[in-house]
Amino acid sequence: MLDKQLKEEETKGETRNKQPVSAQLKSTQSKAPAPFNKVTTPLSLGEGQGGEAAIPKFVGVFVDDMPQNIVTAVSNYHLSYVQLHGDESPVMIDNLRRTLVPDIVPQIKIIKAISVSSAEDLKRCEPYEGHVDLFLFDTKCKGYGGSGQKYDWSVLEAYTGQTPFLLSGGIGPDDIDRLRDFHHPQCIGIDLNSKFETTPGMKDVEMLKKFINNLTPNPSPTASPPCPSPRERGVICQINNKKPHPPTPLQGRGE
Ligand SMILES: O=C(O)c1ccccc1N[C@@H]1O[C@H](COP(=O)(O)O)[C@@H](O)[C@H]1O
Repeated sequence: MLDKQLKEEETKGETRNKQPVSAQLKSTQSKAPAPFNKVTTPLSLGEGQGGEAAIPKFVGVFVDDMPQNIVTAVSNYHLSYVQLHGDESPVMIDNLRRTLVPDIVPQIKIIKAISVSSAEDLKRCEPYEGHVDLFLFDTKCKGYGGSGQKYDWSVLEAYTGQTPFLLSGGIGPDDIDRLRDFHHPQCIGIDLNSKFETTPGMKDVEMLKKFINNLTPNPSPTASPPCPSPRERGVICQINNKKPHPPTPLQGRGE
C-alpha cells in the first residue's frame, strides 16, 4: 500500500516536473499581494540524496494571511510547506501548527521568512526558535520580499541558531560560484525565484535545470563528508507562480 502510494506520488512528481508550475494559486490575504504557490524540486531535506528521484513538494507562501485561509490552502492544495513571509507571531504559528497537525498534514513544515540586511536582523530569529522548522533569509526591502535583490551573505555568519535555513533573495544564474563559496552549517538549501523567470511568475525550467545541474554534484554512494554548503547539501528550488488556478485534487491519499 505504501509502495503504491509512493509510486503514485512519484508519477505526480514527474508530471509536475515537466510543467513550469502545476498548480497556480494566489492568496487572498490582506496586507500585500502575496505570491502564493511554490513548488520545491528537488528537495534536499533528506530526500533525493542517494541518487533517487526527489519528489517535488508544494510550498504555499503567505503574507500575514488569516490562519483559516492558510489551513484551507494547505488542505486544498496538499501543501507540504507553509512559508510565512509577513509579521506572523510565534503564537500564531503554534496555533496554526496545532490546527494542521496531526489531522490535516501531520508532516507540515513551517518556514518563517526573515528579511536581512545586517547581522542585527538575525536577532529577529530568536523568538521563533522552537516554533518553526526553517528560516528563509530574504533580502530586506520596502515590501515583504521577492525583491530580486541580494544582500551580503557574509552577515549570516552571525547566525548561530538551532533552526536550519534557506538562503534566499535574488539568487540568479550568475551566482553559482558565490554559492559554491558560501558555507554555513545551518544552510540546507537555496530559494530560486524571480531571477529564473521569463515573465513575472513564469519560470524558465531549462534555466533552472541547467543551474541546478551545475550546482549540485552527482551524489557519491560512498562519500559522506560533513556538508555545510548548499551545493553539497542539495538545492531547494522554489518555483513560484502568482497566477490563480483552481486546485487539482490529488489521488492515492485515501480521499
Ligand atoms: O515575490 C513576491 O512578490 C513576494 C512578495 C511578498 C513576499 C515574498 C515574495 N516572494 C518571495 O521572496 C523570496 C525571494 O524572492 P526573489 O529571489 O528575491 O525573487 C522568494 O521566496 C519569493 O517567493
